[in-house]
Amino acid sequence: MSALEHPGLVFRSLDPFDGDDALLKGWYEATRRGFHQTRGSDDGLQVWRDHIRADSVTLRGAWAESSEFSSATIPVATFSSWTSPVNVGGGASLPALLISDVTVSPTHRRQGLLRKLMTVALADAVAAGVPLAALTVSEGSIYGRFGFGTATHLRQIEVDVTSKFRYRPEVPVDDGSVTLVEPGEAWKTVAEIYGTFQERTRGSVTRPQFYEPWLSSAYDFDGDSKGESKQRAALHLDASGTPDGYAIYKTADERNDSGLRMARVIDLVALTPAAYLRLWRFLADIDLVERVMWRKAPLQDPLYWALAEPFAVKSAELDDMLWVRLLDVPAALQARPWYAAGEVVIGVDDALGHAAGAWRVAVRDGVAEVTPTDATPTVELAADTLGALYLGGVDVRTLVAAGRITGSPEAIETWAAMADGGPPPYCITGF
Ligand SMILES: CC(=O)SCCNC(=O)CCNC(=O)[C@H](O)C(C)(C)COP(=O)(O)OP(=O)(O)OC[C@H]1O[C@@H](n2cnc3c(N)ncnc32)[C@H](O)[C@@H]1OP(=O)(O)O
Repeated sequence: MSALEHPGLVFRSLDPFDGDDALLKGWYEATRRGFHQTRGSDDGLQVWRDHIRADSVTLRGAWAESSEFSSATIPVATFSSWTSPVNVGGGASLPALLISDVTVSPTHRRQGLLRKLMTVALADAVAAGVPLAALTVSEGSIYGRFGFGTATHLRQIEVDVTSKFRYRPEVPVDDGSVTLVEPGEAWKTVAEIYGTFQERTRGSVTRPQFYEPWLSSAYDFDGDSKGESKQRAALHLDASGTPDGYAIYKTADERNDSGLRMARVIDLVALTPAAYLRLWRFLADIDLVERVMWRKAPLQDPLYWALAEPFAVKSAELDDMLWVRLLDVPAALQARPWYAAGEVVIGVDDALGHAAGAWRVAVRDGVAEVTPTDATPTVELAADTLGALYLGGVDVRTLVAAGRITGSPEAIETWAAMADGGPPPYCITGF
């Protein structure tokens, strides 16, 4: 049986522009069903169409061959992907296959449909010369077997913004200002600020088109209707009046588990530390709000260190964010930054083959040269562990301690000195 064959099913790829309309609508419905959402509205369908067209999304699916007792249009499996830049550190970006909307109907689960769709999508990306793949996950146990490792994390925080919220005396007073703008009017500025953040931030992903209807409040993704009415937008302007940060947040009807009145940050990007702390000052200054919740705070958060009472920041949860998989080991490793000169032969175990083999990694002046070799590896790891290491979100010693990297002590020491360093990766873009 070839890669995309399964008894009783037909596999298709749908063209976002010219695909059969009923099948496109059915594909969209399958994802809504798979993620336990309501049936989709026409407005939601249009928003999705705009995204798949703007981002040139490949839509794969498997439909029942006979529709006598099953849907002719709603597939039993869906898988979407598109190619977009990921910042890999040191000012470099690489194209990555971004994978989303993976669903398999309960009637066909654990029959290998995800495996088939994933295998074909990754092989196509390799054939097209795409060096990385990335996704965000619903469960942590699914994608390691396909070579994906957890490469970036986020912290969920809840901040006490009552009288506890005070900056330490040495925190400089911001000479910029904050202004409230309607989200639709703020969108162009928001997109520009995010674009700069994306260029500067290791681990950040270029946003798909659906961030526009979401953050501009044109469409309510939770309510599946036109016009999100609760979101507010604040821009930070530097001393010269140039926007360099924003916060998009909600206050209406928001309460935390203890019933305290809450603001929920939807998206917050600041290009300078001053803008970051000033936007937090602004959020803390919203009257009738006792707590501010944000799911996407950085692991190393200046807010905690700037507060006179750092315990005003409660970290509820550490969340995984971006999972990364190397498809072209030399291209991927040569693009990222390195932190010490040295040479190591790594052996990568990859069931799908794309990263498998022995690779000589030689670093000079912060740049790696990576070549396949017949030499015996002195450091061994699996493809998902290489993915986890790739953006610097975890260090070599931690993965050695976890039993996921083995090798001679000297080679591991050299590999750690070469690989570990630089700013922690930070990705706030789900897809
Ligand atoms: C990028 C994203 O879209 S993340 C969202 C993923 N989707 C969801 O969570 C929606 C609900 N879940 C589903 O639709 C399905 O259960 C899926 C897509 C997760 C899995 O689809 P299936 O077709 O059942 O997976 P498939 O049969 O190909 O399994 C492939 C391998 O993954 C394993 N696997 C599949 N699902 C899970 C799981 N939830 N937990 C652990 N292992 C899993 C299988 O055991 C199998 O292992 P093996 O081949 O090494 O023996």
